[in-house]
Amino acid sequence: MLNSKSNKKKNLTESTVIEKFNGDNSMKFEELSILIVEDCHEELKKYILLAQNCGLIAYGASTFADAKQMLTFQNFDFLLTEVHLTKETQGVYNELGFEIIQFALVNQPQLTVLTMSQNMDRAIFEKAFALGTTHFLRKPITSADEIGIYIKSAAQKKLSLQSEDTLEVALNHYLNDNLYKIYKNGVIISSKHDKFLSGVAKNKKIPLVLFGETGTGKEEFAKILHKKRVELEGMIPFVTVNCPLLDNDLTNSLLFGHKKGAFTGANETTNGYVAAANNGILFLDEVQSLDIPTQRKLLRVLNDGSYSRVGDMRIIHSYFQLIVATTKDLDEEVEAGRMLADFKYRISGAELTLDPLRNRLDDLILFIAMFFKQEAISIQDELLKEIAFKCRKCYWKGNIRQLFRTLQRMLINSQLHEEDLNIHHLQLPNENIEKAKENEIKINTDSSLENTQCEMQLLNSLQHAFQTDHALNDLLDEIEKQILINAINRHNSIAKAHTGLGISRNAIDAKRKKYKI
Ligand SMILES: Nc1ncnc2c1ncn2[C@@H]1O[C@H](COP(=O)(O)OP(=O)(O)OP(=O)(O)O)[C@@H](O)[C@H]1O
Repeated sequence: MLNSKSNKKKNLTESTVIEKFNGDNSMKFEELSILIVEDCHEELKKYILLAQNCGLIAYGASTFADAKQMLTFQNFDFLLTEVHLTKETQGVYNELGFEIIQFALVNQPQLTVLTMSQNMDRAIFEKAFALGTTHFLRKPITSADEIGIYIKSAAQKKLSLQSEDTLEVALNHYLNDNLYKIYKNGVIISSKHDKFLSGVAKNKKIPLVLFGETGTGKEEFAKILHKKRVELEGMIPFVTVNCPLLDNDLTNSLLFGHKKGAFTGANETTNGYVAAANNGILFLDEVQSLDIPTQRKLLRVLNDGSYSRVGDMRIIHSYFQLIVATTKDLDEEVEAGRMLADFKYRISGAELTLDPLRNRLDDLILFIAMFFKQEAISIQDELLKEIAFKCRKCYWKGNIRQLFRTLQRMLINSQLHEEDLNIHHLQLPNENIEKAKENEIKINTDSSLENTQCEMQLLNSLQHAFQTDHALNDLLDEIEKQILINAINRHNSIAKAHTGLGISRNAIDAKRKKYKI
């Protein structure tokens, strides 16, 4: 999945069916472009003209394949797609619009997506918003105003987000001076973390490891590091690799490229992600999912930049800054034999752990305010506070991503009921923070039971030592063993235990081996 815009070709191929209409450019949305996907030719033409009336530069695609091709070769500001498109080969209707949205947002994350359908079924509505749609249009669209209003609203949203200052002013009263930095795409980051990333941007040889639960913003942080490097050096590539999605058979070829003819179906020589990241950033998301042979191959390129394409003996080079993100404790991955110790050592560098949302409930109001700002919806302070208050009760397993989806659903509820937004439209995920805490306490109680047993054992050993003769080394070993077991139980993590005890990873590993812990 290449996110590097510089890799996008600007020219459309001859075979791509497109209809380009020049907008009159007199309105403020000039320069903004839209791709409209609709399989009925008549309707497509109508919508293109309506978009053109809004001053947009409009393109049309009438098939799934054309839409994908256009999204691959050209950047757009907006996408308006029908949900139900005829499948080219079988001639049946399918929810291909959703696939187009997914494809579009992977290739062009900056895109604003609008969806249209005759069917306002709740499931379709929700799915469209969950995938990233900002507006849903009910078909048939009969007047220019109807389409214009939505496109203008989306365009205004986009334009309002293009000013970092406006955002900062709007949210100022929720922010203490200089405690947070807000980026124009809505990403909120503490000034401390922002400075940390600025430091990493200046030291581009240092890898960055981002720890955190799902949805805490690891990918957003990686993108900020890229942005900071672009500010320092000009445009550089940013290549995201979603490691769990690497297909086993094709992993090598996707990462390192292949030579034409290297295997059946290798019709062209390809470069791969590693080459695409040259002089820029390679972001390995969920790095713990890489299998051992791939880790071994990556080790070499991480060591000295050298590697070979599949089916090619020649050594080529790529130099990039590595960012990895993970939800796991990498020491434990090494421990379990799922990660090579050398690989872990090689990818370690600057480290940042992103807190789960439940541990930063005071920031909720900031994220909620930002969400509505991005949606270009102004809500009363009172409602904002009510939402934040209610949200404090939730555990937020999916963190900021889940919070935003919940707020999106709140908007959908108000639209479905055709009511002004109010607190009753907010439906929290069914996970209560109190229950989750009870659970945590239960887990802690389990481990404290084990620790009580440890303490008893320790006291027994000491009593023995005072009452009878024993070899001193044996007694000290017994005491050390109990202390180690206690620390590992208490932290529920070997990495944290060795840090807590002030000894190295190697030292704790040696002692665990010795005492068979
Ligand atoms: N600091 C932030 N400010 C604003 N929005 C954020 C922030 N962090 C995360 N988000 C929102 O949450 C969504 C998920 O964030 P992101 O994909 O970066 O999380 P992640 O930790 O990489 O998750 P995963 O481990 O599942 O890949 C983002 O698309 C964004 O909408």
